[in-house]
Amino acid sequence: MKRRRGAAARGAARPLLLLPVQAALLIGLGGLVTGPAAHHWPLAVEDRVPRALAEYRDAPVLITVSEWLSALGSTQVVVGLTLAALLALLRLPRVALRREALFLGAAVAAQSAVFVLVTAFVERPRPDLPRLDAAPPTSSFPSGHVGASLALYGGLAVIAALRLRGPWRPAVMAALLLVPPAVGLARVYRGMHYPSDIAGGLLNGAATLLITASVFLHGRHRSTPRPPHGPHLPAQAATADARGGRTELVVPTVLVVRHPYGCPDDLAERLRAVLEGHGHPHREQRWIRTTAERPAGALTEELAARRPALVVACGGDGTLRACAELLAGSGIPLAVVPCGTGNLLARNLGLPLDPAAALDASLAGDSHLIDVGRVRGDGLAPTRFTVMAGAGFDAAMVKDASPRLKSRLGWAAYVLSALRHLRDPSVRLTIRVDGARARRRRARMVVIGNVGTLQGGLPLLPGARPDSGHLDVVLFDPRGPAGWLAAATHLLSRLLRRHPPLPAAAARTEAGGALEYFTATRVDVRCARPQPRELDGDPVSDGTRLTAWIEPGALRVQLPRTTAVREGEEERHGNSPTRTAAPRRAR
Ligand SMILES: Nc1ncnc2c1ncn2[C@@H]1O[C@H](COP(=O)(O)OP(=O)(O)OP(=O)(O)O)[C@@H](O)[C@H]1O
Repeated sequence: MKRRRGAAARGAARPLLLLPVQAALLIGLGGLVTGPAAHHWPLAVEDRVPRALAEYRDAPVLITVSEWLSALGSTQVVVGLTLAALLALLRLPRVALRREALFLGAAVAAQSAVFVLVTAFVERPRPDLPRLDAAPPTSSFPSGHVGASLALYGGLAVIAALRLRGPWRPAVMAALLLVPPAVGLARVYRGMHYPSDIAGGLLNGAATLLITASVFLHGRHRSTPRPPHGPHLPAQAATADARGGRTELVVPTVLVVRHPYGCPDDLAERLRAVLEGHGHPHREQRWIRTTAERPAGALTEELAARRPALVVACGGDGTLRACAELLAGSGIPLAVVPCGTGNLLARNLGLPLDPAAALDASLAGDSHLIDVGRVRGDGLAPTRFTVMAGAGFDAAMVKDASPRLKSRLGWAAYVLSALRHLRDPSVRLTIRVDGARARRRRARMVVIGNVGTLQGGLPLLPGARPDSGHLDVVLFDPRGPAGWLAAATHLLSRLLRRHPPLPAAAARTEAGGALEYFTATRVDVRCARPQPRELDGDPVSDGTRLTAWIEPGALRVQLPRTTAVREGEEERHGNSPTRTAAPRRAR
């Protein structure tokens, strides 16, 4: 496996061999510009341009503006901004931005290496007129300022094109792409370069961007990623189909993760047929079974071997969580097939609850980016969740729901279990929201949600949406029968009257204090004594701490044309101006 990955990495890095070719071409061009072509049009007359621009040096504002623009391409600014951008890209809570950081760092470094090499061979004097900057000892051809600024600002524009959504994207890209030509103009104005030097710098920057993007970004952002075809297939990724004497290489493009109890053989057959109906023939499907120890089966190994066009998860929220853990940040779309007891993610995404219908509708729809929560705590390594993380009453209920009753009664088994825990005592805790001061509270349960609706449409977290960019938190502390009644009445009235989603707010209480809500991008809960804890309906070890944070838009899911996410989009554009995060429709 390691050898295969090493070979794949070497293959992907092969375009870097073009960098010496790029340097050789630029040296050749430099020789042409300073040699045979120097006395021919347009090079023979291009010194008129800096001379003409120099006529306008009596305007102090132009001198200042050109100085600022020129500084944008200077070594100090380019190095400083590149380091700052790398830091930001690496610290953003999406693992996939590491590739973008590698791309940007490599583009700036490679451009500068090629530039240094070229200027060691090419010697072109600067324009013969008074200059506004001290002339560096390097050749006038090509412009280092322009090459460096195209590598940096052009690289950032590429990242913006891949990562930004909404109306800002073209504006940000245009602003970034305008910088290198503006730097070029400033350099000519200041008497530092001829126009052909600027063209050389642009060529150097553009070629470096093309090469580094093909190494570091290729294949990461296609809307329907395809596995590799042809003779470069890793041997193990291909299976031979020797029908009719022909040997044909076949790569599974769809990985189907199946919980064998939630998705038994007859249902698997129906799902297979749905996939075939959507253009994924049997031979392109690879089915993986989950086990108690490996809730995503061999998905890790399969993803390491090849990049599928789609992953289909057939199971409950636990199976989905295990798949989301591996797919977050990858851009690979996940189709959610509800085959569990609670199926809360499917419910909250507005999917049909019949597994075959959900798969059919999802495959006919589009892919969208949704948020994923991440949580850690004492005895709990950082883990992603798509629905909710909780401690206290809900976790005790999940923990004690008998598997036998679950298989017989479905989610009613959770209700029976809940009744047993109604009298569980509350716990003292502190909650810290987005780094603010810790607040002391008592609660029977704390739930941190990426989505907020429970079985039967009960809106536990009425403001939660899977693409809001934040987590919604509720502390549940009904005091006595009156408190329970107030809480139940409040939730039921929300359910029956279908209130519009609540605006994001730092904190608010409802039902006489029985429910306290927060929104946060990061929340830290510490309980005075160990509590049962759960993630997406699966019990995890008891403990005192839960620290959760949001990974906005980290998971690409395949959704039907009309879903909770799409409806929210309409709502936001219509009568719900309070929301801020736009649903991210994947391209
Ligand atoms: N083959 C298997 N045998 C026994 N347990 C399994 C197997 N595969 C997965 N599991 C366990 O099942 C759990 C995940 O179940 P999942 O959440 O998908 O279904 P569920 O519990 O019926 O649904 P829900 O979470 O909606 O109630 C994981 O804890 C995993 O360890």
